[in-house]
Amino acid sequence: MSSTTPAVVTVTGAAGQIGYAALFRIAAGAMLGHDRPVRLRLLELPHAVSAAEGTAMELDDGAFEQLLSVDIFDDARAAFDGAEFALLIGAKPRARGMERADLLQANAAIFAEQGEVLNDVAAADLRVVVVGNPANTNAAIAAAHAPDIPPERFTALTRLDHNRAIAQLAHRAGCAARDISRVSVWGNHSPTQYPDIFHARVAGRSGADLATDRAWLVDDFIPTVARRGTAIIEARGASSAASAASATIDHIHDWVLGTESDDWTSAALPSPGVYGVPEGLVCSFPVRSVGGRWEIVSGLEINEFSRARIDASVAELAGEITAVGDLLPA
Ligand SMILES: NC(=O)C1=CN([C@@H]2O[C@H](COP(=O)(O)OP(=O)(O)OC[C@H]3O[C@@H](n4cnc5c(N)ncnc54)[C@H](O)[C@@H]3O)[C@@H](O)[C@H]2O)C=CC1
Ligand SMILES: O=C([O-])CC(=O)C(=O)O
Repeated sequence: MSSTTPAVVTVTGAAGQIGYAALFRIAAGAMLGHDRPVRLRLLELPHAVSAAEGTAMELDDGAFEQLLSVDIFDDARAAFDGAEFALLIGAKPRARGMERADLLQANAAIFAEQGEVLNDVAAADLRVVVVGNPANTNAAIAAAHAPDIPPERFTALTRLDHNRAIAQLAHRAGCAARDISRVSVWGNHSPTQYPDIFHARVAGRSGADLATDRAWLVDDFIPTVARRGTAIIEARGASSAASAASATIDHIHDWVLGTESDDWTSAALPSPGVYGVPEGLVCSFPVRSVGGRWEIVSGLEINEFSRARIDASVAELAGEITAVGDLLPA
């Protein structure tokens, strides 16, 4: 498909905080490139349609050169009709004192229904990123309800965790984010996630070198990244929004346009059974995008320190899938 063919992008939860932050950057070309025309389709719950209409008015007022249309729906079948990109953001966010797993029952049903509808009406080359929490398991549920769509088209957002890990490393090393590459986030988008720096490059140093300070790694770096969402809720009184929107845009951008040469990123994909992750669990891996497809970086040596942490997060993912068993097709 040429880069000037209009892209059909459906955004759910369009009137929510992440949706509001994402839409303007999509319209401005940050996600698919500044030369790619975009048709936006916004899905909201009926009570939030009026707010989505207000957002659409503001999108109009941006006079974005590549924004061809904005349509608003409260019906998933209509909203996903012909969608090439589905940004599944619409779901309940957590409040103070909740863990993401507390959202499992509240949000899972949304993704069963949306998987079915995507299966019926989306474009053949559909790509999905699930942002609504618990994102990994919601993506697994949606994929399970879309038997005609290749499972690898269903991904979940762990790019925010990846970006957070880069930011923390940059602070530690006193360098810029651009001086850091090959960070990996493994597992669940939850406090069990494992941001792995053993293969990273940090302003000319190896990440393994930084990791020799185990006290910093274990007591500072890993928990700061893994608990950043909670720290933001504590500070802001609401869960992260602009950073989540930005990471969602980074995710689709790199999926479509490719990762930087000599670097990789992190995304949660249905496991093909590599690195000891059971097949089908939607797990975060280090990935490169090649020819518009995610490829899990192969051949990384996983030391004992990393193995234990990856296994713990994978065990949590397996537990989440068991907990939503009644929402998975038999
Ligand atoms: N994966 C990640 O890195 C991150 C995920 N999140 C998650 O993203 C989700 C959205 O967060 P916010 O935008 O802050 O929440 P929000 O409450 O501001 O907005 C959510 C919007 O979704 C809409 N919605 C709910 N169910 C829907 C459905 N079935 N179809 C269409 N729209 C629906 C609501 O009406 C609301 O406007 C939450 O689950 C949050 O936990 C948040 C930050 C990072
Ligand atoms: O923590 C939350 O509930 C929102 C989120 O997923 C994040 O900021 O990583």
